[in-house]
Amino acid sequence: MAEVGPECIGIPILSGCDEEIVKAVISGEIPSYALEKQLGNSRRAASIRREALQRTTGRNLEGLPIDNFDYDSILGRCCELPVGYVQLPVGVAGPILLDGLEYYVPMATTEGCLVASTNRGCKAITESGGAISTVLRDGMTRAPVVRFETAARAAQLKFFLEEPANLESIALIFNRSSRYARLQGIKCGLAGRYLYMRFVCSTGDAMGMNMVSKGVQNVLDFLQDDFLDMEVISISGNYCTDKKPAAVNWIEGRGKSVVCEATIKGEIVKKVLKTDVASLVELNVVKNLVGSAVAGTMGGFNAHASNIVTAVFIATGQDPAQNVESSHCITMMEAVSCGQDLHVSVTMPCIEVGTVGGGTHLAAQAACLDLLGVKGASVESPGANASRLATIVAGAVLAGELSLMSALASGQLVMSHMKYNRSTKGIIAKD
Ligand SMILES: CC(C)(COP(=O)([O-])OP(=O)([O-])OC[C@H]1O[C@@H](n2cnc3c(N)ncnc32)[C@H](O)[C@@H]1OP(=O)([O-])[O-])[C@@H](O)C(=O)NCCC(=O)NCCSC(=O)C[C@@](C)(O)CC(=O)[O-]
Ligand SMILES: NC(=O)C1=CN([C@@H]2O[C@H](COP(=O)(O)OP(=O)(O)OC[C@H]3O[C@@H](n4cnc5c(N)ncnc54)[C@H](OP(=O)(O)O)[C@@H]3O)[C@@H](O)[C@H]2O)C=CC1
Repeated sequence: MAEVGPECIGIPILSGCDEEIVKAVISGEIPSYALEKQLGNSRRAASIRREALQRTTGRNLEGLPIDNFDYDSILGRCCELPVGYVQLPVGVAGPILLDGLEYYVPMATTEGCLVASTNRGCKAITESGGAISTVLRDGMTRAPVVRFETAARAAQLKFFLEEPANLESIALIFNRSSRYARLQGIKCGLAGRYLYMRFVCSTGDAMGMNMVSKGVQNVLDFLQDDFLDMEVISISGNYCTDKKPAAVNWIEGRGKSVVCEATIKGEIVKKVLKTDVASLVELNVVKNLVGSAVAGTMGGFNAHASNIVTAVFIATGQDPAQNVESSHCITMMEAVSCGQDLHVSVTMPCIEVGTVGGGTHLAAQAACLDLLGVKGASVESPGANASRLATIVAGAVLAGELSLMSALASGQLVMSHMKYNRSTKGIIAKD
């Protein structure tokens, strides 16, 4: 029988062999989530939990790897109740010449053809002299919802928050919660007795959701001293808006708002992309602008920004659920130089990335950040690495847009996916 042994830093250590502890987990005597603390060994805890799971379900987890992973690195940071990890292939697209520097972009995906396509776009951009990016805004958001007895009272708090002097004192409270989070402003939305306060702040090299939430909590505690009748309903009232499509993000931005552009020479459009400028311009209007309008899109005026955003997010340890708003993008294509060349741009108002926090410290993800030269906190100035990562995401999206749109314009899409996305032999099918 598993027994509780001597205490180690206040935590009772379980004694007993693995078999005894597995049985104790199955019977409910030991909660599965407590294994790490009670064993003081996170690898062993994962293995015991996995065995208990296999026996409880009668399912075999043989295909799910458990070895060669640092379970301490996720403890209290990235994942609870681990029983193994999922492997994903990481491909590399590039080099892409962006703002005068060459990048090789890591992409974690199981969609065959995606990396090849992005790679082709990178080639077209680089051979045309490169892309240029501009960060337009940088602010992470959190919007709590509070309730008052009357709508008039809710409006009073709105007006209070809109007074510059009050915002200054609130910023002092907010900024105390972090060395890097700095309050920029508060945008209020009101619905009857309910007030939604969208706090916007810079977050250095972190994506910032924990930081901004911590600062907002402090401000709510402070406000309650003056607004005794304010009832906090939730620290998140969905006006933030995190991990859901929303017009407020599309219009106001969230995280980094980036525009990235390039002029692709007509001969490169023909040679590398196998199409022509006029066809791309026409397709962009008909598909990405009109087609998306007919579909009633929210931020989806593009071909497949989410493909690239998600693959880069997973490779670099970002929160993959934030691909929702991070993929908001409008792709523009216009003929320039008397119709000879193509000006292409992607405008992405909500790229939510960090180079510290979340999964960025994990060995594989940190290696991918290092490949891009943006691992960890920036030594030049806080936030420089995260901003650079956001521009790289936008650059890679620009490449992806160029290549997929070209494949669609030339009728190449299905054929290319049959070749790279459906091989059953583990080798690339001939045709
Ligand atoms: C597959 C290609 C690139 C072939 O394109 P191609 O022009 O026939 O290829 P190529 O052999 O002439 O090579 C041109 C360049 O492409 C790259 N390239 C070429 N092959 C590879 C490869 N194996 N691995 C890496 N890079 C590759 C490479 O840069 C190469 O230059 P090189 O280095 O030879 O001088 C093209 O047909 C293509 O881009 N197809 C589009 C595929 C795509 O974008 N899929 C994305 C997913 S679609 C989806 O999920 C979303 C969707 C479609 O539903 C959204 C919507 O509704 O629109
Ligand atoms: N709480 C929530 O509501 C949500 C949380 N998440 C999760 O939040 C996590 C990300 O939160 P996030 O706040 O980004 O990260 P962390 O919670 O890891 O906070 C960042 C930490 O890094 C420190 N830091 C050191 N150097 C820097 C630097 N140069 N720039 C910025 N920070 C630095 C910060 O210091 P300091 O302590 O001084 O601030 C802080 O302690 C992810 O796991 C994500 O999945 C996602 C959505 C919602």
